[in-house]
Amino acid sequence: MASGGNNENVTETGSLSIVVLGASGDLAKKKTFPALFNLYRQGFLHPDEVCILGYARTKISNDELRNRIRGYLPHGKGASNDQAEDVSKFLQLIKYVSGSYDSEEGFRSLDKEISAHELLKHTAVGSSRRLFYFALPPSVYPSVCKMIKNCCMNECMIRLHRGLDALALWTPRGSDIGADRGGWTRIVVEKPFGKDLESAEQLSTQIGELFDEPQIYRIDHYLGKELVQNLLVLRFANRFFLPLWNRDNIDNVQIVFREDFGTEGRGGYFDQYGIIRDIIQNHLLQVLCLVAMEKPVSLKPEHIRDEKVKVLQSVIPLKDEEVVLGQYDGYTEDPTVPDNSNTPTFATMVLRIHNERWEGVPFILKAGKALNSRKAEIRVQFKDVPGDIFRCQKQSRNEFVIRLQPSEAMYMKLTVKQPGLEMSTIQSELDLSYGQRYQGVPIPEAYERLILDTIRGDQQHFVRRDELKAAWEIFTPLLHRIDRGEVKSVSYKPGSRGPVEADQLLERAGYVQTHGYIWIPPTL
Ligand SMILES: NC(=O)C1=CN([C@@H]2O[C@H](COP(=O)(O)OP(=O)(O)OC[C@H]3O[C@@H](n4cnc5c(N)ncnc54)[C@H](OP(=O)(O)O)[C@@H]3O)[C@@H](O)[C@H]2O)C=CC1
Ligand SMILES: O=C1O[C@H](COP(=O)(O)O)[C@@H](O)[C@H](O)[C@H]1O
Repeated sequence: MASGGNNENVTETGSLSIVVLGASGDLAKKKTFPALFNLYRQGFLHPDEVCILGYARTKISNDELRNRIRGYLPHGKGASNDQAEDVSKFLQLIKYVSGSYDSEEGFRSLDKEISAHELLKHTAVGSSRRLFYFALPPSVYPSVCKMIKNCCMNECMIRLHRGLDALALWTPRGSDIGADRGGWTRIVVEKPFGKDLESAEQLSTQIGELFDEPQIYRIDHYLGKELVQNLLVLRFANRFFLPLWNRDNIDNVQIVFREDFGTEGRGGYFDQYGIIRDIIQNHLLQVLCLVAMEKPVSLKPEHIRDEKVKVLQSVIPLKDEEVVLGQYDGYTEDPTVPDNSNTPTFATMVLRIHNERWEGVPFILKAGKALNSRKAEIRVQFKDVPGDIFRCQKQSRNEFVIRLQPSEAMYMKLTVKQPGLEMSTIQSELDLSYGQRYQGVPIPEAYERLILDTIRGDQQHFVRRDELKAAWEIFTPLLHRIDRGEVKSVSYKPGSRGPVEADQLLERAGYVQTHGYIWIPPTL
């Protein structure tokens, strides 16, 4: 099979074709094309090498696709002339091919476009690079994989066009012959990857029959966020944390995702999945792995992913009394959502990791839509200090908070002496707010970084098949019970903190809220 692997020793040059499948859709216009634009603007996509092809069923012209995308690129009011020029040049790299997802005709046309580009760029045999980004509903993944495998792998067409040696003529599509010359075919697949353990495994098997694991990039955009990428550095490059990061010192860990808007136009999709499949099973669980895993042997993708899998396999089954589900009032008013839907738009649950480091430490995962704020953070709460000698005020607990978004920051909540003549204590913080500390340093978008990784062949920040399986194993029993209506969602008001039962669960799990203190991101 073709190499998708990490070509550490190969300087990759030559044509690069990036195909966005589902180019007419929401993700493509909002995230994929803007990420490609940013890469282009920073010089990671060279105009003399790259072509970008949109593919979908919708019948539109090249210009119609370009105009759809244009509005999502930074070229409006306030953009400089240079930026506007960049936008125009970038859009000219994009072409559109229309076709279905299950017939060869469209994919043959696609292959023709890619091959023409490769020919134009005088691509050396074996060095063409083809990246297929699935901005598509997962239901069509298997047929699309089959079509790519049958019609669009790198290598063969170029050889035929050039009438190269006899070997070339019988080289099967997807053969390994180009691997040592930097050529490859890779696919990037979006979440949700399956709906439960069985469907995910079935999908993995279907795709696995066509592509090798090094060719498959299961994207989870939370792994591309700056502070998520910082987690391993923080944990393993700082002496501070090494002795503290365990059950002896940490009382509980919260990983929280909050959105201050509802399902907004995506109700039909969301209702089939719910908040656990949409956010917790993937984004929050990935973050949990990085918080809880042991130090990997090295930064090689396989070493990191080996450690993540061990964490997932150590999670013990969820207990009903440690799960709270919610649905915001008005959710079912969306015409695409059934009136009697039990789909949770909010969930808080306690995961427990049965290993030497974490036995007894609750990992509280919380995610909700239509809440009172938008943020994502990791909150590590330490145990009480033994033997409190500061009688004047009850000690609050130390917390280490990593704010993923908005306003990336990490801060340590700690107790200090209140400045002044009295010996009293007060909560304060050591604060590393990125906006202040790294002024003028742009933080890349998650998708931008991850797409660059796929081009470079680095799978460190992508989900491996066994990781995915272990993740589904944790949630599938609960999800099936929710689907059967055996576990109910309680209602909560849009714009609130979510169900009060969730706060009660947090308290039962051991979280102690610090009253009268709130961290305010510093302003410049
Ligand atoms: N939108 C987002 O914010 C996020 C999306 N994702 C994931 O990315 C993928 C794409 O998402 P998104 O762009 O929102 O999806 P869309 O619903 O916009 O679908 C993308 C394109 O796929 C085609 N399509 C839609 N439904 C079907 C169908 N039933 N059968 C065949 N083709 C269909 C349509 O193109 P056409 O009809 O022209 O062929 C559509 O333009 C999904 O897996 C989603 O879960 C992940 C994270 C965030
Ligand atoms: O994957 C998804 O993520 C978004 C939230 O992403 P963020 O980077 O803005 O935090 C969420 O709105 C969407 O429902 C979900 O599918």
